[in-house]
Amino acid sequence: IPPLDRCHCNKIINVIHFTCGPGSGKGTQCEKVVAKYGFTHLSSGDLLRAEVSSGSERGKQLAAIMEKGELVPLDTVLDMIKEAMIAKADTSKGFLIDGYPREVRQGEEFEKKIGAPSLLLYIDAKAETMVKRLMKRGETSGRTDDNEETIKKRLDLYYKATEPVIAFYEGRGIVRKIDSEGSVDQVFSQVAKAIDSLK
Ligand SMILES: Nc1ncnc2c1ncn2[C@@H]1O[C@H](COP(=O)(O)OP(=O)(O)OP(=O)(O)O)[C@@H](O)[C@H]1O
Ligand SMILES: Nc1nc2c(ncn2[C@H]2C[C@H](O)[C@@H](COP(=O)(O)OP(=O)(O)O)O2)c(=O)[nH]1
Ligand SMILES: [Mg+2]
Repeated sequence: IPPLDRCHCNKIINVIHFTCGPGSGKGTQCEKVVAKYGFTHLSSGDLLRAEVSSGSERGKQLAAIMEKGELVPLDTVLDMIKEAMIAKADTSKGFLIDGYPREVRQGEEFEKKIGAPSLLLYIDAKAETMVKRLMKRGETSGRTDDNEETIKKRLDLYYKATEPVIAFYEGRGIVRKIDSEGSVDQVFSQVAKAIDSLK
């Protein structure tokens, strides 16, 4: 992967990280953000699942990690995001990056290799709500990690590794906390307000 040169960096405006727990509704909200603002949506989980589906050797290694609900190596996911950003850098109005950073070190590396985010959206959901939604999604999602045991591990890891990311960016004043307990549209109106505050 070539380095993102200055020219690319200047064009990468509006990097929005979407960092919250599994099942909090990121994917659902991202679709609505794309429809309204035309940003490029990149989901680290979707990029990784695409690699798994390709049947590559790397995909097989990733599948084993994801099935257990653990984090894949930092460089693998950052390379995938960077590659996807470079492909869209000339035409994108902004990037909405869902599921990343998942640990403070990922955020630090992203800034070193790509740039600083302008906003971090955080949907605050109760553990009970997340579990309930994921169990329900598991009835039809076909995802190997939407089962009771792996959901528990994903939640534990979220509290241990990902919540500190929010505190890290709170120090910079770019975190917008969103309450998840309403309807999809109520959640979206808070998301839209946060994005509009960037203008
Ligand atoms: N930034 C990341 N760093 C490391 N591993 C990741 C990252 N993003 C995704 N993964 C891997 O992919 C799996 C699925 O991620 P994904 O973001 O799709 O699920 P999630 O956070 O549990 O939330 P949801 O499916 O509810 O959006 C994770 O459990 C992890 O193994
Ligand atoms: N009741 C309710 N359910 C919601 C809301 N947003 C998403 N959901 C549902 C849809 C999915 O089945 C499940 C998880 O949503 P998702 O968008 O896949 O979440 P995420 O795992 O990408 O964060 O919860 C929401 O705002 N309210
Ligand atoms: Mg998702």
